[in-house]
Amino acid sequence: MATYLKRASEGGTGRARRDDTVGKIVADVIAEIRKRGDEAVREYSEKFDNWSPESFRLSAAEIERIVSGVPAQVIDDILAVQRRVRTFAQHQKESLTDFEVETEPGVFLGQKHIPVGRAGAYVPGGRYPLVASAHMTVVTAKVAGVEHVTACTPPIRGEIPAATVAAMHLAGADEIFLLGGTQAVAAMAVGTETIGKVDMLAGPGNAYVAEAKRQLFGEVGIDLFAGPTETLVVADDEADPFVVAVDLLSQAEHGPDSPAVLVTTSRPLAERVMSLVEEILVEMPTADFAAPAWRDHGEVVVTETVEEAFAVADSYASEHVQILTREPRLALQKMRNFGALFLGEGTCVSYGDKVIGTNHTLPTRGAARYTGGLWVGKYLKTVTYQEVANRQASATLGELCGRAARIEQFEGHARSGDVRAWKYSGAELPWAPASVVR
Ligand SMILES: NC(=O)c1ccc[n+]([C@@H]2O[C@H](COP(=O)([O-])OP(=O)(O)OC[C@H]3O[C@@H](n4cnc5c(N)ncnc54)[C@H](O)[C@@H]3O)[C@@H](O)[C@H]2O)c1
Ligand SMILES: N[C@H](CO)Cc1c[nH]c[nH+]1
Ligand SMILES: [Zn+2]
Repeated sequence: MATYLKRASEGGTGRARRDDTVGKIVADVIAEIRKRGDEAVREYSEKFDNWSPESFRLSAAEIERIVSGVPAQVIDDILAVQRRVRTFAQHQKESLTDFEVETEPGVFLGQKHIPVGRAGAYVPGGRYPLVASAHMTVVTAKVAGVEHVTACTPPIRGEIPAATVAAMHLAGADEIFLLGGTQAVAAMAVGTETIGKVDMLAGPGNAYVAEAKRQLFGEVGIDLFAGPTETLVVADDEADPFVVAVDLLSQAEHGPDSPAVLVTTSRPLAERVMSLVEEILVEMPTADFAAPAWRDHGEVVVTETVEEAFAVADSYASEHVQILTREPRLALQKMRNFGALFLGEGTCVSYGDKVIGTNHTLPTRGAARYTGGLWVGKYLKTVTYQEVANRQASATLGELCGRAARIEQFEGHARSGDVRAWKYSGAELPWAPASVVR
């Protein structure tokens, strides 16, 4: 039986929550941008970000000037990470197979992957510059073969996030706009006079960004619901409580709405982690976010066995699940619901976030029950095609189609089959108009 040593505060679940006021604000912004285009984009950028430059779009010269001001070490590190992200994405792409099969003589069925034409890459950055999100969204789109990538990121307290702009540019973004939140997402989705409409939107963001993508889904494609960060650690009695505490807080620092959950088989470890968290928070520079996140959304659960710990972890369907147990790879067999798994003490969520090469845009708020994170496949449409190059095969299919369609009273569909059976094998065509030569 699982015992909770700490629960999220009232209404909390250890998962990021949906806030209805966010839904209303987002719906209003989308409606206004739909109606008034660029004028409304500018109004909301002024209102939410106090940002109203002459143009939101950076020219080639501005990009060059901004990138040239970024320290050489930062550029080298951006390139080093982008190489890793690109390598992993290329492997993912190779795992997708186009194929064509002859299922019966003369009947050819095929599958192929076509990249979307225009993608919008949202790179978050209201509170801090999420440089790494540029690699995750733009590099991945380009590996998928997307022709045009529009990248948007907000200013940070009125400043241009130079390293993020450099990362977007080096990743291959075709256009860069300094624009954030719902106004960026809505402008890319519906199109304005200056911001071209995209076919799909990708990238993580805060509750406003995630909600805007959710509301616009259908009109544009979206990668997934990737909202406020969540993390969960599964630990046994051999785990190092200091590492557990540090790793929980690494993700709680994203914002006061970022849950961090510990599921452990060891009560002494749980108690030690809880006291270490409090100690670390005293001097943590980002405690203004991490402390309320831990207080309001943190949970600590003690289970009797590791299997039970995996089952409890599965029920959260957390964005990140870190396994600090004797046999971390057991989680690969036992767990179903997670955005990404981090196996053993040698790695951590921060490696996934910043450097290792897997994509950090991951499902939140339970979306890990039905999807994984952003990857090349999200930018690709898996389409099928067919050809019947054998008249007899078409006639046989035509007869079957005629009967199958009439079960459902689809006379028009049935006739498409009838006409082939008639044309290719001389079947009767009682409904044919008199003007057709029989
Ligand atoms: N799930 C994932 O894969 C993943 C990955 C990285 C980051 N994240 C999340 O991204 C988020 C980044 O958040 P952020 O805020 O720094 O940047 P952001 O770019 O997501 O959002 C900033 C924008 O939010 C809008 N905004 C802020 N307050 C508003 C208000 N009251 N009303 C309307 N609009 C408002 C502003 O327009 C601003 O430009 C964090 O929550 C983090 O956890 C998630
Ligand atoms: N943990 C975030 C995903 O929820 C990704 C990230 C980028 N930088 C820091 N963190
Ligand atoms: Zn993070």
